[in-house]
Amino acid sequence: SKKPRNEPPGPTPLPLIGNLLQIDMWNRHKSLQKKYGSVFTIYMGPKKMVVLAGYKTVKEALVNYADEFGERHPLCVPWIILYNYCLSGVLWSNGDSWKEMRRFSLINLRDYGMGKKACEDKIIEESFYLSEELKKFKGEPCDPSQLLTNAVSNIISSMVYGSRFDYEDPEFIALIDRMSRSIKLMATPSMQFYNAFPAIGKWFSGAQKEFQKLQVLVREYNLKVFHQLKETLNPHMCRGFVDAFFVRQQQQLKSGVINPHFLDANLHRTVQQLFGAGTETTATTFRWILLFMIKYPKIQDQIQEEISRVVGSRKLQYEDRNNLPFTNAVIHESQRLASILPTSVPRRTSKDVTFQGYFIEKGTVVIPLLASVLHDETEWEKPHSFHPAHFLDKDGKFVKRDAFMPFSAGRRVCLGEGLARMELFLFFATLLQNFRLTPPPGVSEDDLDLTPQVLAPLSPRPYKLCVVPRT
Ligand code: HEM
Repeated sequence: SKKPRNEPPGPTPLPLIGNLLQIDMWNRHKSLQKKYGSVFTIYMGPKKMVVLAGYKTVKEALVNYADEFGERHPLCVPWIILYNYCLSGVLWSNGDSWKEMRRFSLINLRDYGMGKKACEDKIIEESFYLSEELKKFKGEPCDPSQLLTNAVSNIISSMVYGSRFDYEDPEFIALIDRMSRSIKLMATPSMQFYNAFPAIGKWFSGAQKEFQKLQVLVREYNLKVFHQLKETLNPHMCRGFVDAFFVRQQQQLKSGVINPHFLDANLHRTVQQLFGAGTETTATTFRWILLFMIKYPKIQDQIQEEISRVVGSRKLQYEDRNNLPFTNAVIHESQRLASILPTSVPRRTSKDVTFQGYFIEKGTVVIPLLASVLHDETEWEKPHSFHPAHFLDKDGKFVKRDAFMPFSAGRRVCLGEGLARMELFLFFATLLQNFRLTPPPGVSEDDLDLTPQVLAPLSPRPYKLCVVPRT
C-alpha cells in the first residue's frame, strides 16, 4: 500500500502476511540495520512496527523523546481472552491508570524493602535456604533452574504477600510453573500468529487456549491468598504490597471518593505482572551467570580470590559490591552478553512524531532492540565475547557504561531494576563465597553451549553443574 510521508524504510511487505516470512528479527536485525539504518519499518502480518536499533538511536528515542515513545502497545488488545490480563496493572497500562499504578507500586515496594536494608536481609536469608537446597545434591550434577526460580520468586512473594513459601510447597511449585509457562507461551510462534491474525488465529492457536487456562488458575490462586490476607488485615501493620492496596481501598470507602484504579481487578493484574516480570527475568539471568562461571573457570577463580580477600567468611552485604569490582563487572558483563530481553516490552507512539528525519504516526508500535544496544559494535570493545573488562578501568576499578541497558531506559524503564540488581549481586556473590561450580564429570568447558534458546526471556539451553562446598 501507499506509504505515508517519509516513513522509515524497510523490507517490502507481502499482502496480509507482511514480513512474517522474512523476520527472524532478533538474529537478523544486524543485516536489516545495515541495509535500512537504525530506524526501520517491518510488518508483522498486517501490523506495522517501527524498529529502533543501536545505542544512540534507542537512547535518543527512549530518553530524549520519552513522552512520544513512552506508551505501551497493548499487544494483546485483539486477544479478547487476554483482555483481563493485559489492559491494566502496571505493565500494559497507559495514561492515568499507568501513572497511578506505577507510583503506588514504586512507593509501596520501597516501603516493603525494595532497595533497602529490609530487602537485603530477605535476600541474604533466602540465599541461606538456596545454599541448603544445593548442599543436598552433595556435589552431584544438578540443574539449578528450579531452585533459582524459587529463590527469586520468594523475594517478590515476601514483598507482595508479606511471606515466603517453602520450596517443597505444592501450591508454590504449581504457581511458579504456571506463571513461567504463561510467559514462555507469549513468545511462541503460535501466539504471534494469533496476535497477527486474531480473527482466524483463535481457531488454530493451541498456545492461546493453554495460556487462558493458566491465567484462570493463577487468578484463582491469587484470589484465595487475597481473601486470607483481607481476613487477617491489620491496617497499622501492613505485611506487604497487597495489604497496602487493601488499606488504600478502605481509605477510599471512608472518604467516599472512589478511584477506579484501586479496584480488586487491578490488584490482581498488578500482582500477577510483578511476579511475571520479576521472576523469570532474574532467574534466567542467574542461569546465564552460572553457565558463564563453569564455562570460564579462571574468571570464577578471580571472583573467589576477590571475595576471600575482601570479605572472607563473614556475611556479604550489598555495600560490599563497591569493594568487589571484578565480581560486579562479571554480573554486568553476563547481563550484557546474555541480553535476555532482546527487545524492550513493545512501546507505541503517543502522538505523531518526526524522529531522525522520519515521520512516525501516532499509535505506531515501536520495538526498541535492547540487544542491539548491548552488542553495539561502536560501543563495546568485544561485543560478542564474555569480557568483564568492559566494566573495569585500567586500575581494576568498576566503571559504569552508558550503553548498559538491560533494564531499558526512559519513563517505562524496569520498575524492579533496583531489586533485581540487589538480588543478582547478593545471591551470586554468596553462592560463590560458599561453593565451587564445575561442569559435570566428563563435560569439558568447550562442550558447554552458549547458543540461547529462543524463548522469552532468552534462556541458556538446559545444563547441569556440580555445586561443591568450598573449604
Ligand atoms: C534481571 C532482571 C530484570 C530485567 C533484565 C528486567 C528488564 C525489564 C525491561 C527491559 C522492561 C521493559 C522496559 C521498557 O518498556 O522499556 C521491564 C519492565 C518492567 N519490569 Fe523488569 N526486569 C527485571 C527484573 C524485574 C523485577 C525483579 C521486577 C519486579 C519488581 C520487574 C518489574 C517490571 C515491571 C513492573 C515493568 C513494567 C514497567 C512499566 O511498564 O512501567 N522487573 N523490565
